[in-house]
Amino acid sequence: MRPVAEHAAVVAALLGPTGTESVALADARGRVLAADLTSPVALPPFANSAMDGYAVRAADLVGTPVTLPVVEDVPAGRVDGPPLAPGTVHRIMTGAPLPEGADAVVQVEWTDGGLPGATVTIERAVGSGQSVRTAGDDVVAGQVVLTAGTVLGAAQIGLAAAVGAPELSVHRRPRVLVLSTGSELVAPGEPLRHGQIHESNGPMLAAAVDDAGGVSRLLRFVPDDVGEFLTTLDAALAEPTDLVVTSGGVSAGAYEVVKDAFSRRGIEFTKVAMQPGMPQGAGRYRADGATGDPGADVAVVTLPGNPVSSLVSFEVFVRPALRRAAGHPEPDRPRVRARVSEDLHSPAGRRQFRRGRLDAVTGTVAPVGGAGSHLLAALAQADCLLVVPAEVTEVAAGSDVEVWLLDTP
Ligand SMILES: Nc1nc2c(c(=O)[nH]1)N[C@H]1C(S)=C(S)[C@@H](COP(=O)(O)OP(=O)(O)OC[C@H]3O[C@@H](n4cnc5c(N)ncnc54)[C@H](O)[C@@H]3O)O[C@H]1N2
Ligand code: MOO
Repeated sequence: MRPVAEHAAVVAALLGPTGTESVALADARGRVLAADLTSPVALPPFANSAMDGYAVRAADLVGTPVTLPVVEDVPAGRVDGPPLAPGTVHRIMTGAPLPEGADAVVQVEWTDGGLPGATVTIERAVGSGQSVRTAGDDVVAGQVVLTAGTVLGAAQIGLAAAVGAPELSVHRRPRVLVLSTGSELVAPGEPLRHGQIHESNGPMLAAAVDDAGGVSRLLRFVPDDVGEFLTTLDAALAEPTDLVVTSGGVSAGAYEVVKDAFSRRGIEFTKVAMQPGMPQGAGRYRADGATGDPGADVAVVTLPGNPVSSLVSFEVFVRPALRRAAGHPEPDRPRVRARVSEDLHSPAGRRQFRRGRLDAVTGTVAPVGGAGSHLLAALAQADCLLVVPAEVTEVAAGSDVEVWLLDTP
């Protein structure tokens, strides 16, 4: 059997970097920045008030209380910049530019609130610089504020907007076609006859693709019919696609549609030393009718049909490959170690991925559900995967195990 790391490398090698594109800030969340972002402006761009109050010369406030004329009103957004003459003050609001000649702001609570055109009595003296935010405090003009490879979240998008960038150069998201196979499948919402089940891998894998930073396109599932499988796939590949992910039809049965369709078409099928997720396939496929352009080849990963096998092998092989292709600085799930709450048994020679729930406070991880790869309800309860190395068959309760943290919505 092929070691997990070796198959992961085979899958990763199928996907090159996706290239870059420009996106509006509104579409940038979760994307990976492709180029350093340099600020053309300082932040703040000008010295401004940190408080609602009065712009003053600190030197005018010796011997408080003092009463001074209030000459101008300077709300935030006033752009004509009236200077401050000695022995006077301007009323000023938070974020308004500090007038030339002023060196401090007295907050309104320390005054009688005198209006422009009248006087104000100031109760407390302030030092030079009090309640003033100086230009360039946060960012100087020409500074790199976000480096290539940064994953864009709320704060990073806010910063990009603040330095005046309406759009950002990001790595393009990989486009992934998801196709499930199985003659037993019916769409959710349709009644089941004996022997039929609702198709669940398609929506699950499409969600996993999007979650990994890809753009999924979910095709309607196909029965165990090689002709129908290839016709459906070839038609869908008329649209640009970076990766095809199939589920089902790859093990040892008499009707293995994916294996039958692909084994002479460039996809290699193999057994990977893991549980669940043993039967796997990967390679490059050229759609029938495609031109001689070598770019017409598309990467293919064929996942096993058992729902838990499908999602676990997506986690192990596809998710990191998609994230790496999209320039993500951390393609893998965060990994920690935790004490397992009960004994585990794992088959010899296969790395086992059990589903678990982690108590981060006590550092304990509890398996949810058994090892069976049909136990989708337990998978839906899990927030992590517990990893038992291939050479280990027994893990005693209380032992340390590796844990991969999954996202919990
Ligand atoms: N003789 C052997 N039998 C099996 C072997 C083996 O080595 N020798 N491997 C087993 C393992 S391990 C796995 S995993 C499965 C993988 O089988 P396939 O990838 O061929 O998947 P199917 O047979 O099509 O389906 C397996 C299982 O999953 C259900 N399924 C399939 N697709 C969906 C879907 N889209 N939504 C929901 N459920 C789905 C399907 O009904 C089956 O119950 O093979 C073992 N057998
Ligand atoms: O590989 Mo299968 O997933 O063990 O059930």
